[in-house]
Amino acid sequence: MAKVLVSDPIDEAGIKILSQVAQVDVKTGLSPSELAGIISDYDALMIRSGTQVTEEVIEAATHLKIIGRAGVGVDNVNVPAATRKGIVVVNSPEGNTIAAAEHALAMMLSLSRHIPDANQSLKEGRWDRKKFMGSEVYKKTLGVVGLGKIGSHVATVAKAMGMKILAYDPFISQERANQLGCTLVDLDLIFTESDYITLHVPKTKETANLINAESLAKMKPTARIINCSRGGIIDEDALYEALANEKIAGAALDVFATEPLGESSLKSLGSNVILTPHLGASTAEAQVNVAIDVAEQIRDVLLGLPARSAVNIPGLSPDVMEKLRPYMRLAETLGNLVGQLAGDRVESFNVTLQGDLADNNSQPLVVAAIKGLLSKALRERVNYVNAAIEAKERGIHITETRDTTAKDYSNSIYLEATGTKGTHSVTGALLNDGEIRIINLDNYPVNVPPNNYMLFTLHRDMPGIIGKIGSLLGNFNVNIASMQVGRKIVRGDAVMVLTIDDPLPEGILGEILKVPGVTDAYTVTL
Ligand SMILES: NC(=O)C1=CN([C@@H]2O[C@H](COP(=O)(O)OP(=O)(O)OC[C@H]3O[C@@H](n4cnc5c(N)ncnc54)[C@H](O)[C@@H]3O)[C@@H](O)[C@H]2O)C=CC1
Ligand SMILES: O=C(O)CCC(=O)C(=O)O
Repeated sequence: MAKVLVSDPIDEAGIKILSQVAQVDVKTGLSPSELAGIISDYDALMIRSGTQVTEEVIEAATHLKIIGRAGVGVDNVNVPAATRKGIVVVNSPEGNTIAAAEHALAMMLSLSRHIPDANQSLKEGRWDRKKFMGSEVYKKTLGVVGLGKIGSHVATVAKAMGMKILAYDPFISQERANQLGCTLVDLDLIFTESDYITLHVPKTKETANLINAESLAKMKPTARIINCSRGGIIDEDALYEALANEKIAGAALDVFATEPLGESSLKSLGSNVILTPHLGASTAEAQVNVAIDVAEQIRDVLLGLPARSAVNIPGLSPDVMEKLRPYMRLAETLGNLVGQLAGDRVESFNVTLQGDLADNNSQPLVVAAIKGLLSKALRERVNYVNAAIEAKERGIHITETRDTTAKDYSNSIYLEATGTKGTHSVTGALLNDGEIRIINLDNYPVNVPPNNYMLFTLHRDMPGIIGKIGSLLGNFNVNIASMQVGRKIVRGDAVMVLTIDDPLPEGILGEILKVPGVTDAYTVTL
């Protein structure tokens, strides 16, 4: 039975789903080296933001197939290392959207009305109605940085409260911003015009320290900033300086450069700062959503099914995947075949998807073809997750072509590879019953099913040549299962494809090459 390690607190609903297909161990609070020490026992790992899945952990993960992040941000997972190792990383892109957006809105209102400090003061025995004079958000300007799922919900609710919304997101269309009633502006205008700024971007090279001494200096003295996205997007030292010197009016932070937040000058500030311990996703509803979403994906991957929200392979809906599945097998088989024909050190590989396969949903077929191409060299080390990266690391130049015109078959895949044995090509299609047919080889029309052992010859189409090759194989006790000749013109160049029952014995290729008229011969094992 498969084994799943759950290394952060996850709702019971997720554990129940995992238990249907695996033994589930819950061990929380592990350091990266403790995790690295036990991870080789597990097929799947389910985490929230508390676990750091470092390169060291991934190195040690000899059986791991999937890492499931019960939440959005995967910045606590070394995704490139997981990808290189062929480990799928999945998340729950929408399960906690509302929770995080509502937390940001709660932070904004709490800052405006000093709710945390007023509550504290009253509980300490005071009734201070003067000290906690607030300000309204109505008619104020909210600058939203990152107009994705969470940012959009914040903008929608803030708009309903009568706020004017400015937004900065270089990847969002004007049309989407208009739908949300936001004005798209550049970042400088967000800084100079906003009364409140709320951050909803992922942590990337571009967003690290996006809010720094320079940007803080541009803000109004009455501005308040809210960060419920990721720590490290605000330079905490610069923020402390700006707050302590009243350059801005307030800040509410749910996330920190280092978590848990240890010693920090921010803790010494007064009611102008609200700090929460990464609670954005901490609602009962969100935790059920993300636990179910991610546990279902782990269950599916352990059962050999695709994941719907993989961050390192294209995610596909189950019905699209159902349609593509037989073609994945076709693409992989053809990739394996053409890879062996082209020989070692493949430099270039072209994948042409023809007919209905030429639509945008068929990207996984390209990956499957690359996986097939590399399978001789990498065996089980190559999979759908790491195939493209392995090809890139080997310097193979991959090109993709899409051709909507159906040829003899409504859907077919053409592959061409160049390696130490020159340039070779193969085209394949599926019959109605799903059986694979090789329909073209090195531009010669053929019609053969692939077989474990295959022999190909290039020769002059002339009387007697097929008989000679047949007798040679007979002399070596090789049983021929099928034989096909493909030629473009009578007595011109031709290709012969033989499927045979056993591996070709040593020495026979040399004998075949001695047959007059044979120009090349090679074997393939699928
Ligand atoms: N505090 C918490 O507990 C939670 C935090 N989060 C964090 O919130 C953030 C946003 O999450 P979602 O809205 O679900 O993600 P999303 O992917 O839907 O939206 C992110 C938006 O940021 C934009 N963006 C990317 N780079 C940008 C840049 N350099 N400048 C401006 N915009 C940029 C993208 O175009 C996208 O529209 C993530 O970092 C996520 O990890 C999410 C859930 C809970
Ligand atoms: O797991 C959590 O509570 C944090 C959620 C979060 O930060 C995210 O989903 O990106």
